Amino acid sequence: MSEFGGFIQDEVANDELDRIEAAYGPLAAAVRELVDATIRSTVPPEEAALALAEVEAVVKRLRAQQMPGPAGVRFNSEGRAWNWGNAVVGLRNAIAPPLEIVHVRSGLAHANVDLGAAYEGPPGLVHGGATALLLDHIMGETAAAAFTRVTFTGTLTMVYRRGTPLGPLRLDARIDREEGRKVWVVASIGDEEGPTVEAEGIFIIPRWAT
Ligand SMILES: CCCCCCCCCCCC(=O)SCCNC(=O)CCNC(=O)[C@H](O)C(C)(C)COP(=O)(O)OP(=O)(O)OC[C@H]1O[C@@H](n2cnc3c(N)ncnc32)[C@H](O)[C@@H]1OP(=O)(O)O
Repeated sequence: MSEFGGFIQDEVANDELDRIEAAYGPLAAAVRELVDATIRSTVPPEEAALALAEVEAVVKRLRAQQMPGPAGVRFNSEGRAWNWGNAVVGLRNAIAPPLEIVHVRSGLAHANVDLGAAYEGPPGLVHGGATALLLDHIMGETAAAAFTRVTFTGTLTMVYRRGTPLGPLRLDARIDREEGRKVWVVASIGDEEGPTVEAEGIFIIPRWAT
């Protein structure tokens, strides 16, 4: 294994990655269900205590073999990249919705997502930090121009026009302009009635990546 600016070259073959993803993807999806079930359960405390013992047993099983730190962003020489732990798109991260981003072309992307009880801020509405998180990520991927370059968020501005309801939502992002190592991206998240949050960000191609 070797590392470039935190990106790890890891020669796991594609068919092995498929096998791992086929097992861990559904596991993460089940943990997402667990999160939602924990928030919304109305079973008596005695029943919750039994569930706790079962969850602790599962944690113990998974802790039997662990990587030393976070999952990182990895790639192999077969041209595949994976970032299973990413907070927004990570296949193995139950905290991630996960967002499935469609890159229509370089610099233009959208995504549909359904946010449930785990993303609540004000009653019935998505937490403002959660909308910012999702927007930051889709904007970052958009700035990266179909993964041909590395970009980091420099400045992010959010305008919250109205509350974002929990439920089905759509995100849109596009590159507005570029100047040297700076890429301006505009984006929004919203429901069927239109945008609820609009964002503008300056994404920087770091000096070390040029
Ligand atoms: C499967 C694979 C998936 C991989 C894809 C994953 C996508 C992830 C998407 C999520 C995005 C994130 O959350 S990224 C994580 C959050 N962001 C960070 O942690 C960034 C922390 N900050 C930094 O690392 C650094 O400060 C940088 C990279 C932003 C800039 O450092 P630098 O490269 O040394 O920049 P520097 O030479 O000083 O400046 C270059 C130009 O940018 C301007 N500039 C510098 N900083 C800023 C700034 N914060 N806001 C605005 N503009 C700035 C300067 O004025 C200058 O303009 P001029 O003089 O040229 O006009």
